[in-house]
Amino acid sequence: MVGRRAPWTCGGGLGAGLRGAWRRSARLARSARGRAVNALLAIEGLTVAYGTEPVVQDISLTLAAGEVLGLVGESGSGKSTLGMAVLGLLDPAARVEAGRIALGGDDLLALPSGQRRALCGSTIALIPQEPMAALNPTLRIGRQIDLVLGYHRKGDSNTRRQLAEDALASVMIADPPRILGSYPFQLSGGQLQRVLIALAFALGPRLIIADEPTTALDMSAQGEVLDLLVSRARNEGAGVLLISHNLPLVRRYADKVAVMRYGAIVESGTAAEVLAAPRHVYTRALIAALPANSPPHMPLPVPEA
Ligand SMILES: Nc1ncnc2c1ncn2[C@@H]1O[C@H](COP(=O)(O)OP(=O)(O)OP(=O)(O)O)[C@@H](O)[C@H]1O
Repeated sequence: MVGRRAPWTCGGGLGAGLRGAWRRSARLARSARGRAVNALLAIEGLTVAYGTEPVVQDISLTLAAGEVLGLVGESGSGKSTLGMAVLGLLDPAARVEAGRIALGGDDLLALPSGQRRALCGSTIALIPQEPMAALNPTLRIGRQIDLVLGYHRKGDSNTRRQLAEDALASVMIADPPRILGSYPFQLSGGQLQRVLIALAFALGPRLIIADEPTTALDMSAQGEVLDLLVSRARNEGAGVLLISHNLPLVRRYADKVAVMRYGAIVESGTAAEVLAAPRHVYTRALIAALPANSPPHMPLPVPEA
C-alpha cells in the first residue's frame, strides 16, 4: 500500500480542451455499446520504480468513459502504485521510468506540474480505502466539504452550503444538515465513504481511482457503497479504476479485469472471461484462495487446477 491522500489534496480547474475531449469520449462510449470505444484513459508501457526496483513494469491498459476496470492482485503487486501514478500522487521516492498515461487524449506525464495538479482531486478523484484517514478528525464534515468546494471555487458560502447538502442528498444520505454538523467519528464507515463519494462527484470527476474503497466496511455497506459509486459513475460517464482484493465484488461491478503480479499484468479481459474462465495459473490461484462461502454477492467457481 502506498501513502493514502484525501481526494481533494491537489485539485484545481479543468482545461477547456480536456473537457471537450472527455465529453467526446463519453459520447463515444454511450453510442458504441459492444464495439471498440475511444479510451478515456490509455496507459502504455508504464514502468514505475522505487529506487532501482521496478514495481510497475511495462503496463498497458485502457478504460472507456462509463466503464469500470477492476485491478486485482496480491498485496504488493503494484496496484496502488499504478493508481497513484495516474493521479500524479506517487511517493517522492518513486520514479516513472517509461511509458505514457493519456487521459482524454492528453499525455498526463508531459503536462507541466501545475496543470497536472489541477486535474488531480477534481477531474481525477481518489476514493481511498480508509475514509476516516482521508478526513480531518477535528473538523465537522460541513467545514471540510466547504473548504474543498471553496478551494475549487464553487461559489460563495451559501452556494457551497447548498451544494454540500445536494451532494449528500444525491448519495442518499439521510438528514444532510445533521451530517454536515457531525464530526467524522460520529459517522459510520459507510456514511463516511458516501461523504467522500458525494464530494468527489460534486467536483465533476471524469476518472475515479477507487483504491480498496470497501475494505474498511462491513459486507452490507460494501455492496451499498459500490452500487452507489458505480451507478453514479456510469450515469455521469466517468471511468472507474477499481483496485480491489475482493474478486467477487470486482466480478459484480467491473466490465473488465486486469490481474497484476510482481508489477506486471498477467491476464486481462472482460470480467466474465477472466474470473469465470481464467487462463493464467496465477488468476486460478487467486480464485482458488477465496474462502468457501466468502461473498454473498457473487460466488466464483473454483476452476480445475
Ligand atoms: N514509498 C515506497 N517506497 C519503497 N517501496 C514502496 C513504496 N510504496 C510501495 N512500495 C513497494 O512497491 C510495491 C508495490 O506496492 P503497492 O502498494 O503498489 O502494491 P499493492 O498491490 O497496492 O499492495 P496492497 O494491496 O497491499 O495495497 C511493494 O513491493 C511495496 O513494498
